Amino acid sequence: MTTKDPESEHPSVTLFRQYLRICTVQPNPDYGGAITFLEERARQLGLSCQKIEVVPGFVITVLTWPGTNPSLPSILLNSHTDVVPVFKEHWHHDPFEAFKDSEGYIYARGSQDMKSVSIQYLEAVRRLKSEGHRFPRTIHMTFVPDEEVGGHKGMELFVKRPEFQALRAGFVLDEGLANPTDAFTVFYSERSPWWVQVTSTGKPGHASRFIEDTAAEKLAFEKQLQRWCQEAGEGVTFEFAQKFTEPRMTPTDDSDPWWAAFSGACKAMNLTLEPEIFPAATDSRFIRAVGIPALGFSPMNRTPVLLHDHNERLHEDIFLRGVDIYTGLLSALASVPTLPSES
Ligand code: MET
Ligand SMILES: [Zn+2]
Ligand SMILES: [Zn+2]
Repeated sequence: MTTKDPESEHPSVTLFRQYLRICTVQPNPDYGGAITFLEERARQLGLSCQKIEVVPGFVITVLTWPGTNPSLPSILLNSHTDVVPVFKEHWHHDPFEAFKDSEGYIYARGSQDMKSVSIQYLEAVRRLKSEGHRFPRTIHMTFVPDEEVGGHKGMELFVKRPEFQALRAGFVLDEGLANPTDAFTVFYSERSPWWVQVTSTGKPGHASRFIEDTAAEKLAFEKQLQRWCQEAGEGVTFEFAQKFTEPRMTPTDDSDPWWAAFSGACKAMNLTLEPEIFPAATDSRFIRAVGIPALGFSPMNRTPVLLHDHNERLHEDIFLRGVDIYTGLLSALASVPTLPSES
């Protein structure tokens, strides 16, 4: 349903645009604004709302819809609340106004990465609840800070907290990427980020170019860095700003009950899935590293990949279709019967 008349705009789209207007842009995100918005959603939906401060000023907000069998591990829907900076001069519209053009494209920082997904989760739960559904498994929605700068004050700490253990997550959905074709991409693993800061003191010299050697083992790469710094002489050091060493893969074979539920629900909705390894890094790496299967999925087909780009935008019809898709996915995932490993 494309709505050109603002008065007839779908309420889920209106809510999405309201959330986009909260300026949670790095490096100084308005996290307070996002939390207030989420608390109001919890109130409207009749969901409990927990706030866990992992570092002063860095709060994880958790909205919970209890299942009929609370002894079963839960479904966790994760999204981050922060967004990356903008170069306003390259935008056709203010990136924090959530301008909608006459065709239905919503321009905003976070429209793909990943405020769309946050609102789709909330709206799918709202719809399922209002239709009177109940599912065996509890559904938690976590809204986390700090993802765009590495997650060190967000998910990385949260997975180590007792409050995270208490959620008893059995399966997690997190962010993916748009796909320009008719298909939807789903991510079952990701690259391990290694961010290196090299400090060279002394007389200024010429910068070295990074040599790309994809065949290199990670350990070999670290030794190479050490050698380069040694060869460069006294006073040259390097430090990892980010070094992830525990990559994991979430199973994507039909014998896995979570994959069977996820892919089965997609098939029932006639969606074509393309499983891939995420080309960057998301908070899913912390979740997989503590042994919980996670899939990265942002339901945006027929959409150019514009995360972190100028003029990031999403069509309202694609956004609304995403709400439908999550209603199907949540119904299936929250109904997965007790697994052998859970009994
Ligand atoms: C290594 S932290 C990842 C930050 C962000 N998700 C990116 O891929 O750019
Ligand atoms: Zn993201
Ligand atoms: Zn991002």
